[in-house]
Amino acid sequence: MLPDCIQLIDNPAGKTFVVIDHPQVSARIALEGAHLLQCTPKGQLPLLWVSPDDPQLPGKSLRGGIPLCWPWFGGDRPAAAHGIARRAKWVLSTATEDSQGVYLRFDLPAACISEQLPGEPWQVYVEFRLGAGIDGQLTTTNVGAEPMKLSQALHTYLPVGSIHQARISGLDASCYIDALDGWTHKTQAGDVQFNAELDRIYYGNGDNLYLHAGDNSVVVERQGSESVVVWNPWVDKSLRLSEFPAEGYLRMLCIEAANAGPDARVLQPGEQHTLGTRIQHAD
Ligand SMILES: O=P(O)(O)OC[C@H]1O[C@@H](O)[C@H](O)[C@@H](O)[C@@H]1O
Repeated sequence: MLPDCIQLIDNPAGKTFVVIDHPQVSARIALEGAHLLQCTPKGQLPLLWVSPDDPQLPGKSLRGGIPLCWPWFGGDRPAAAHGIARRAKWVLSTATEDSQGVYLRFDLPAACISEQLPGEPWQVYVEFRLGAGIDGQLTTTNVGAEPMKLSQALHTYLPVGSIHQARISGLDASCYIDALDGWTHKTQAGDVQFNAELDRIYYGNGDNLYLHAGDNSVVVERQGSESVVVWNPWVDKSLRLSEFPAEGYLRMLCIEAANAGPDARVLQPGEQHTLGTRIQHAD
């Protein structure tokens, strides 16, 4: 039985969404991918960017919100980029509310994992606490008998008024891998600013990050994460991306709490790891 503020709604194409209308927050999550698409604390601006080109079709990866990249990030394996989780059908297993907001837990069924990842006995669930901010935690357990490698990201799309004025602080002097320059390792000097395509894995840094973007400024906290992906497709890649408007790059950027690059983890039998992010408007 769901709390009154939470409804399950099917769109005409047969895709199911969890729709939340709570006194503290409104939000929408697709069951496919346990994909948080929208989250707006009441009386504030949206915390997440979502593409207006979203076709909302089953099997189509939605562009925006927080896609879950699991159990590998990017091209860490030759199969589908960013793993299997974002297109898989998750199950809403818990949904509660209190005066501060809502709590939801989604589980990826064991049958889906064994079918799509044969020989990889993972258990995984994601929890969202939504209210004045977003608190998302992706928890993975190795339930097998052998060590298994895990790379992952909470691929968070954040809105900005203008990419030209946006900057990220908290990464000064951090090392990063530049995916656009032969995966070379470099060191950040000062804030991250955007004036061309940018695709980087920062590592060795678990600090809070600040997106300075006028009214869209947010604080991004991380848990269990010593790496963060920062991404903006800029002009040319915007034209090639699925479900992305040509000028979308002007209004978004991604700050992705991750276990990527050198921060990929090896989970021993029985070991559990939680990757978390908390996002809230900056004062
Ligand atoms: O198009 P996708 O699979 O959603 O990926 C989007 C982007 O995701 C980012 O995390 C990667 O660093 C980029 O390289 C990638 O282009």
